[in-house]
Amino acid sequence: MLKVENVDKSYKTHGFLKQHRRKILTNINLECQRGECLGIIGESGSGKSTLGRLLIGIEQPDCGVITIHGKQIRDRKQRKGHVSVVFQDYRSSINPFYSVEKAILEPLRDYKMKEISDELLDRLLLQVGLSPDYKYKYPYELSGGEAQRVCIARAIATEPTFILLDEAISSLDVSVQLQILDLLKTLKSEYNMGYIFITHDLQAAAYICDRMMIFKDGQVQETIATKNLPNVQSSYARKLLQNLITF
Ligand SMILES: Nc1ncnc2c1ncn2[C@@H]1O[C@H](COP(=O)(O)OP(=O)(O)OP(=O)(O)O)[C@@H](O)[C@H]1O
Repeated sequence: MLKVENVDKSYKTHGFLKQHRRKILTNINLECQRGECLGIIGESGSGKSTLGRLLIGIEQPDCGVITIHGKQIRDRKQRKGHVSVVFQDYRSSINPFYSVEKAILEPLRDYKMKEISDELLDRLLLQVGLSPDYKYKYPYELSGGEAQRVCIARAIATEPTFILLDEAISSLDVSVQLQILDLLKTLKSEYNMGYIFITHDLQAAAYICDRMMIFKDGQVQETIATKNLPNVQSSYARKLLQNLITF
């Protein structure tokens, strides 16, 4: 289980005469189980990606604790192999000088896996809907949807227990978005992974998430099961809902 308890985060800002700290996240609490997709929904600047960076341990909270299976996520050894991430910007996520093969196998380089076989690579490619021939391609030869599939293959290569998906479909066109959402759903059940799905797109969240955390100004307004979405209580969540068109 991924667990966040009483987390605050602020950043330094440089004022005219002195430094201040600007609070970005206030008293965040959440839990996500394996096999579950938890959406973090909120408008631009509300702190979603900041929370995402804390969840994968690349930044630390000012206070509070983030654990995975009871172990502190800030400890690299504890999170290694457990948490992967797929970002919005699939193009800059892949080193342009890396072949698809090298990009997908990159997270496995720490593992003593001389035995990383062509078979594993081909399986990963097939699982994300790409033919094994793609391993010889370079990022500039891929469409946006194909590049994001490569990023997803890289994310699942270590068989993580959780994947952070930070606006992972936002740069794709609508039909490709739906294909990627369906792919993510399939992989989630195959690998029994948990997803944290960060988005400002309530429609996409309603399609893939089991629960949603509605986020505003760095604070949780409400957490609700997707099936109960019509019963949201907070006025902000109600406003968001007015824009929802069911798939
Ligand atoms: N490293 C940083 N130093 C200072 N301020 C930061 C830093 N990272 C983020 N911020 C500020 O924190 C606020 C929240 O940013 P964040 O990217 O987390 O929001 P978001 O909800 O993910 O927005 P978007 O949907 O546009 O990506 C913004 O005002 C941003 O300028």
